[in-house]
Amino acid sequence: MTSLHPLIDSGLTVGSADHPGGTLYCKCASDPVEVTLSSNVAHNHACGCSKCWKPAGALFSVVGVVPRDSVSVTANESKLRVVDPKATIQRHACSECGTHLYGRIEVDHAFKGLDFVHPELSPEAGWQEPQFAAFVSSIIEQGFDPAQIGGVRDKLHAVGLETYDCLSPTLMDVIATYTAKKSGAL
Ligand SMILES: N[C@@H](CCC(=O)N[C@@H](CS)C(=O)NCC(=O)O)C(=O)O
Ligand SMILES: [Zn+2]
Ligand SMILES: [Zn+2]
Repeated sequence: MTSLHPLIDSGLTVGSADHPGGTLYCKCASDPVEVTLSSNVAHNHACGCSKCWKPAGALFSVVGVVPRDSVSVTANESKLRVVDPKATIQRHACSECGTHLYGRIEVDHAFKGLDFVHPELSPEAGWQEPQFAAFVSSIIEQGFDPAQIGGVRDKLHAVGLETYDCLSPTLMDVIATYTAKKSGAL
């Protein structure tokens, strides 16, 4: 079958709970953009949406969050551009190789203060392994054969990832709680 993602295809490698973070690099052979993270990722997951960066040939992105204060651009920041300034998540990508280095929310949102990053861009091992698969049906929007989606869900389940077509129940609860507090319902 087509690659879901290199970190998923042959089973997950469990990370270490006390992983201290590390450095992400874009794919440029020279002068790569470098982003240093001072913590592990949380809520790491596979995302099938059309907006999250995927490595070449993969159907899914693998993306997690870190506190925004843990993120610093440590080299070649001038190469970064925001992919879609209108999106909730401002994805900062390398203008030469297209790799997304970090996504940041600047508007009022339940996840404001957390940056979205792809731990595979770091050579260090030990990052939290993916916890679930989100926006699975979204791969169909990008041209994946709907008749084959059952096989994709089977493969995700086989490596231990629950599949959703939005975010996980935990993260949807966080969003709903934030919305209810804002409206006064809670
Ligand atoms: N089906 C849509 C889903 C897009 C979507 O809602 N993505 C989620 C998961 S990353 C999101 O939170 N997007 C906010 C954003 O992209 O700014 C697509 O594939 O484009
Ligand atoms: Zn680059
Ligand atoms: Zn996504």
